[in-house]
Amino acid sequence: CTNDGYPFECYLSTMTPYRTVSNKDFYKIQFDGCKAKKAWMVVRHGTRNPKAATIVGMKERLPLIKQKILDSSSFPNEYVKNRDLDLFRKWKPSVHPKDEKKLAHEGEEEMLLLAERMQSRFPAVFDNVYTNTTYRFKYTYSQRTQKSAYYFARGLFGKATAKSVYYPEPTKQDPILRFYKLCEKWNKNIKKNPETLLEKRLFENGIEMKQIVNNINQRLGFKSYLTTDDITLIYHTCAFETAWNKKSKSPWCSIFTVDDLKVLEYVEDLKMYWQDGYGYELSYKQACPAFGDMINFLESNDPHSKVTVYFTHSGTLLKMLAHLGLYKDEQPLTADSFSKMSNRQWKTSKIDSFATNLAFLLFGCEDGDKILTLHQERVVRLPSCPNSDLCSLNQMNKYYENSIQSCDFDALCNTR
Ligand SMILES: O=C(O)[C@@H](COP(=O)(O)O)OP(=O)(O)O
Repeated sequence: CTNDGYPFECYLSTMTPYRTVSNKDFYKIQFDGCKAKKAWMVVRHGTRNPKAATIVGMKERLPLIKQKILDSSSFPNEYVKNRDLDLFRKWKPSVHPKDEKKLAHEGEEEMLLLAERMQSRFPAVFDNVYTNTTYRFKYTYSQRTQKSAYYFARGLFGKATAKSVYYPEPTKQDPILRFYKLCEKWNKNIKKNPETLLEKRLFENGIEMKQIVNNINQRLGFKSYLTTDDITLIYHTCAFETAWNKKSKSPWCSIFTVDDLKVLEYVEDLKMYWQDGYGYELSYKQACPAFGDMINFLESNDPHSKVTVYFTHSGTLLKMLAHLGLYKDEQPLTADSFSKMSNRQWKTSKIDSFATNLAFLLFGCEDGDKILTLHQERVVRLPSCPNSDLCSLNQMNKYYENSIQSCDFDALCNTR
């Protein structure tokens, strides 16, 4: 995380703005004896608005809490300072439920800058002249991914051309971009099964959460006015407002210490781990159609098509990361392992921020074709090639043989 001066930005889980994890370098990435030929990318949409229920909480509950804070005689103190009180006085909810999940202005910028940096790193692949044979873009059936695609294209080709880029009609159920919506078994046994979130619930009702709820109430001089749900709502508001505004601080963040945020971040990490990550094998095994699409695209001999970019959601990115074997901790994430897991790899603030992206670059090298993998624009080494940045197609095919050769989505996902 790149903001030491404002550490709140680094613990916002899946609501983390991309600027805290992106790689701002945009030097050309080159390897001796190799030429970049193609790219396949999957991108989570940029910073968005919250879901309607959170917006309603912001509109109905937060004004009451705000008034209670302003009426309290405990402030200013070490946490809520005079400038925070000023911000509270001016604060009012800024989004309407009808705008739920829409792409925010920050999200537009995230896409634009991401595209610009990818183009400067790989100018021979990300051409600044658009043709619908070179580029293949696709987004899911949602405003946030559609707009994300547009701003990404704008970053590559400029405003005028971006308007005429071709996109296929999005489908409500897309077998590659959002494969899990079609996976009956995952929906039934994992997504809709209350047991999936057992560890999350245990942690939410556990000692660490109780302690932060007590501490925050005490810090605010409230006895026990704020409930766990209130704290979660305030955390989400702090996160979204931080993501939306890089220049101004959300007053809601001021009630937290960094240690409180680490606990709240863990709640979200537990949810994503058990729902979309390593918690259950099916969650990540079912990503083989998307993985296969990447291999097919990079292996295909079509001399024209160079770039595929898919604009999609957190659920796809996390399942893909786990499918590859990245960010796998030795121990599973559980309610009672919070303190043991402080250095865990599965940290959604880092691996699943807004605009999270995974890119596979094909390099033609003197000794064969190789793949470079970038996550959040940084080189990552896949388990297929732990000792080198470039991984030969042969090694990839060997290591991920099961996924590539035996991807039977229907057999994996059928409940009958
Ligand atoms: O749509 C959302 O609320 C979540 C979950 O979507 P699914 O995993 O259900 O697709 O993803 P986000 O769009 O924030 O990346």
